[in-house]
Amino acid sequence: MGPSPSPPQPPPPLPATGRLLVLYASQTGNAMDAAERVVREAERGGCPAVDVLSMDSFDPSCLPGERSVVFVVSTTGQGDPPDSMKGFWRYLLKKDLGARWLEGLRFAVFGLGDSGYQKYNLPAKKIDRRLLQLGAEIIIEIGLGDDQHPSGYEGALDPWLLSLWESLNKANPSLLPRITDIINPNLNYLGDSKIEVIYYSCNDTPPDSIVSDSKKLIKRARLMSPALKFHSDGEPQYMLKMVTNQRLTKEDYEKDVRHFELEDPSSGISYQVGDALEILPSQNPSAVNAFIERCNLDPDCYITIRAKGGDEVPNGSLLNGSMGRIKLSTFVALTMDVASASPRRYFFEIMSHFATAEHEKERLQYFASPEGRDDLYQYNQKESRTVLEVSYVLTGDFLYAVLAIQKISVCKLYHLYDNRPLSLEFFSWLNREIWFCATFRYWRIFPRCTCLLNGWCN
Ligand SMILES: Cc1cc2nc3c(=O)[nH]c(=O)nc-3n(C[C@H](O)[C@H](O)[C@H](O)COP(=O)(O)O)c2cc1C
Repeated sequence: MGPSPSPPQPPPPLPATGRLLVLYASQTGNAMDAAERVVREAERGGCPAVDVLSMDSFDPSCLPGERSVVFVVSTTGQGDPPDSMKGFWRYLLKKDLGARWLEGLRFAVFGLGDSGYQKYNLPAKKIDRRLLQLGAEIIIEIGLGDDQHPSGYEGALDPWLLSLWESLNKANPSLLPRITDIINPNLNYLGDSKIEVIYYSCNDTPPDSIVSDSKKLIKRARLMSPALKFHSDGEPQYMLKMVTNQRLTKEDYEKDVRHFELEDPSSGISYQVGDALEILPSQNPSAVNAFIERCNLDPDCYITIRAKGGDEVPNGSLLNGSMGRIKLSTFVALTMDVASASPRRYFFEIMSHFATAEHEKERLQYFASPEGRDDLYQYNQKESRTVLEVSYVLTGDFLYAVLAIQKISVCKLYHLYDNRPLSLEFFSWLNREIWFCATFRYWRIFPRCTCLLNGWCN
């Protein structure tokens, strides 16, 4: 909608030789999660250099300089590639790229899709075919993750990854010197964290940490989130004013369907019917606070997140010194989906490290293992448990989560809290108004969690 946002700045190019590059294209976060798992396992296997990038952060003309690339690609719309793959895919289709353009490159593709759709995993199949046409050599057959599998896409990812590591190791044993650590992982070993979270007490907050401009606040939170830094543009393009919020269904009817009208006070917006509007809805503050308190933290305290070694995230941004502080509740509300999405499988693995009760540790390790995968999918995603809800099931103080927050890039344990796309229902000649309709659902979880949760769709 309107002028297209400038793409996130890619990190400086790394020397290609010897590294394993993982390129992903994700619409709602699953492919990113799968790509991060590829990286975690490669690191566990001792891979000397491994990098992960969203496809729109990688210059496709540099592809011939790579040696081993894993593509993780999801499907959206009716067999369409995710937005972040579109530019990359256009480049690969260029006619002047010859049949030897990618000679020397070895690749593997894992697709995420749903066999309930007619065009099942189409972008992954297309990229797999195109890379072959361009002279690249396949490491292993394409893997196809399917939402219809009893364990979701992970049902195919587990065996596919094992054969990927075996094939890579056969061709080049120095790439994975500790491959046995991948095949028989030691779940008691957590690995090194890449980021650290610094907490400041409420009395230790300089006045310049307090930002009242919502646009700046959103930008600050999203720039500080390690998982979002190359995923979105940070600052929203427009701040619209809500002029109508009208309930269309009767008060006593269970479905709360609402009509909204938004207005652009600056008249800078322009759109056409069929364009999509991305909205960043706010999370229920009581759910956010309940989650933080469950972690034994103070929602009003301030934090800074920085890469280990001192650089704040991302490097060289406006986030330095006290400017990089943000209220914990604001950070969680704007970056981590705690109240509507289910935690990642990795969340259970991390929690297992911090569980003190033996039976709980065992249960969490079982969920994180290939044997427990189907049960986890049933318990977690199929029953739509939220991060907050799971936090109440774990016994003790849920202090593990606090430790995990301090030790691990916490955002990767959860779904990102991100923009929701809406298609526009009405076109205003004035181009200043936007109308849309949404249905809301409200529910409570356990007696111990008294807050009302909500979700919505349009
Ligand atoms: C709106 C929407 C459209 C989808 N369309 C397709 C499709 O055409 N073909 C397919 O195989 N999967 C389709 N899927 C399934 C997704 O590819 C699958 O859920 C995947 O795990 C999403 O990964 P992501 O979160 O990385 O985008 C669709 C999912 C959604 C939500």
